[in-house]
Amino acid sequence: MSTRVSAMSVLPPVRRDRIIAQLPQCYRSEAALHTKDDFSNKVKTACQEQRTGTVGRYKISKVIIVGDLAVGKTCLINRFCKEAFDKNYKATIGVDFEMERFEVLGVPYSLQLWDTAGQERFKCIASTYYRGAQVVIIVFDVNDVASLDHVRQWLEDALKENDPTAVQLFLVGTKKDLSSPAHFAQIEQDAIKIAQEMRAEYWAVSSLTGENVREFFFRVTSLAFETNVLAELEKSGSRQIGNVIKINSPSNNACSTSKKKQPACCQ
Ligand SMILES: Nc1nc2c(ncn2[C@@H]2O[C@H](COP(=O)(O)OP(=O)(O)OP(=O)(O)O)[C@@H](O)[C@H]2O)c(=O)[nH]1
Repeated sequence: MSTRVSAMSVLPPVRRDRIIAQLPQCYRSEAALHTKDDFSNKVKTACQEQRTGTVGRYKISKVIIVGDLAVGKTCLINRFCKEAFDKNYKATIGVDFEMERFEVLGVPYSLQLWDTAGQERFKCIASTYYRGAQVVIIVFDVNDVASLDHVRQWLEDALKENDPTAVQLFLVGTKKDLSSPAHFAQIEQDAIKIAQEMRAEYWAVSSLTGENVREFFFRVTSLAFETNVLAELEKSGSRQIGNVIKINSPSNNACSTSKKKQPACCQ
């Protein structure tokens, strides 16, 4: 019997509260990446039939979280990953990251969540880690209008290092617990407009109370997963089509149906 133990087999099972069986719904339908009720049938069938390619084996999606200093990026990650909240501000120096393992429709799937520094003096270190992101989360503080004004700049910086057509964008307002209903309604209206322009999905959360935090990350995970599985299906589909063309092309097919010069075996 082989004594080799693969890296996958020594991983503990995915936590029960990281299992996603249904597509989590968006927060506001006016600014959502899509408003479908469930994962697409294509994706569900591929998962059932274990045809998800690299997704489920070694696929890890990179997620970067950017935004002004002290808007609450670290607290957002810590609330989700560690179920913790620290009221004392400690600036992120450069970057930090957390790995989160999920199971989506029975398929293992991981996110690498990169917490980046918002402070100007650490920004150039942080931006070197932007490359290769599948998801960009731009964070602003719902009580700080200037932080919402700056989200376009954060988007521009993040997209310099990534393919804009391949990135999924989220715009997240934090510290909902500190906002009065009237102020919140106004800033949310502005944020939704910006999210629509940026083609981002908009969410508002509180890391202090935990409101919407888990729902938000489950949505990010599910949409990133769905995109990856669809990409894998497309890849395997075009490989199959490529093979069919190769097999059927006259030069490769001794029994071509072409009327011209049929070999004896086909006559
Ligand atoms: N009331 C409340 N305070 C929050 C919330 N999120 C973050 N804070 C506070 O806001 C401050 C900044 O939070 P951080 O998460 O460190 O901010 P950051 O965006 O990571 O900051 P940088 O690392 O400098 O970019 C801290 O004092 C937090 O306790 C929230 O949802 N509600």
